[in-house]
Amino acid sequence: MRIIADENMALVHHFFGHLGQLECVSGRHLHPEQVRDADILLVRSVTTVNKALLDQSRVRFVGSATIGADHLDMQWLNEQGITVSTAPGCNARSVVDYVLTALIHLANQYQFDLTQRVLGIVGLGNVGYLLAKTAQQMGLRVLGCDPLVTRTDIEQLPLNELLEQADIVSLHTPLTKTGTYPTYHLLNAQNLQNLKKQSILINTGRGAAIDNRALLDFLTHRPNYLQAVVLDVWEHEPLPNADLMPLTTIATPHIAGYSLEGKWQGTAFIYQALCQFLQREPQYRLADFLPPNRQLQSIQETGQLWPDLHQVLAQVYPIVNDDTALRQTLGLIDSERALAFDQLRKHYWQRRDLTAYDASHTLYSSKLQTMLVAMGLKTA
Ligand SMILES: NC(=O)c1ccc[n+]([C@@H]2O[C@H](COP(=O)([O-])OP(=O)(O)OC[C@H]3O[C@@H](n4cnc5c(N)ncnc54)[C@H](O)[C@@H]3O)[C@@H](O)[C@H]2O)c1
Ligand SMILES: O=C(O)[C@H](O)[C@H](O)COP(=O)(O)O
Repeated sequence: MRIIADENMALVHHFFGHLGQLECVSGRHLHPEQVRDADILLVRSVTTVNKALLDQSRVRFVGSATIGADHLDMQWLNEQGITVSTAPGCNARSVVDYVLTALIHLANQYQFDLTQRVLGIVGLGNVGYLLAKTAQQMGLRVLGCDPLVTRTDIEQLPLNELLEQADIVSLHTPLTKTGTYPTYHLLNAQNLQNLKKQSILINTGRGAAIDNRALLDFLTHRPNYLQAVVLDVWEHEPLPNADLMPLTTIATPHIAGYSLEGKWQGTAFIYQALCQFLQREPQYRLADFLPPNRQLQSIQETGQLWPDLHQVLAQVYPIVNDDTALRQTLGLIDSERALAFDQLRKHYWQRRDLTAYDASHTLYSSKLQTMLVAMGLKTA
């Protein structure tokens, strides 16, 4: 059995090596000839899997170690009887850590009390709902917008009302171009105007959920209207708009879900699905590979919650380093800049989920401890 896998899939040899002849390739540049004699295809979000790629191949199982599925032509794959598995929720915790770390970074930078801000979440699925519950536990008021699900414990509003009322708008929808509620350019030249003055806009869903050109125009013509813009995902990756990036406050190369747990769970998820498809007993579980939890260190507390929390989180995820690395690519010519975007993703550092940290032996004030527990940290 021949298995073709994206070379950037974490632990791919560990999990899949025993199932067949495994060949790792560049997912971004995968050609039909490379998959012609393959039985199994394992991808990440950068490979478009459709008729053009698989028409001549004998692939009968496609696994994508991702939450998002907009790179898979599900209708065509279903029509061909090809089994498809994605990894729902695999890196939801990682994305929530990213959003909260970004917000705590901004609360420290602009000296505001995050718990006094209203968080508006667009898309209440695995990521959005986990973010909502975590933020509520931290003391924020949460509004949600999701025409496809009802969450009884979250106040849900139509999109325009949410944009008008929320101090922070965070996008967590899939990218869809069809259906009753398409998300392509969900935020656009018309409704960006509805965002509240001095609000914060965050996108960790898919780049094209925001019309990036419209956002660029909006930020250019109303320079101080928003307090901050945080973009992890961009239209036309791997080449983000070079004029838009300088107008953002935090800019990262689509790595919100790139914690070690997020990536490894994605692989483990499709390994289980493939074993089931092949009717083989799985030989490995994620727990066989996960490194031990880490211990958080004490800090010199100032007594001010947000600067103190920011100090603690700097041990887990110094988000500003990811931002700096991406901004450094701005001087490059386009072809090199696109390569650099992918290289930053390929060689991403080993970030752990906050839930992999233990503070049971660390002396923090109870205010700080309460916030960290709400964010999933282990304590005694
Ligand atoms: N930046 C990253 O690294 C990263 C990591 C993980 C996921 N993602 C992206 O985030 C998306 C969301 O992840 P998830 O696990 O929560 O997915 P999910 O499928 O569990 O939830 C998506 C939610 O969006 C809702 N939705 C769909 N159309 C909508 C619309 N027009 N308006 C409002 N809500 C709408 C759905 O009803 C669903 O509840 C993924 O599809 C993926 O594209 C990005
Ligand atoms: O959809 C997802 O799970 C995320 O966007 C994921 O982190 C994308 O990473 P990639 O597959 O591009 O490596």
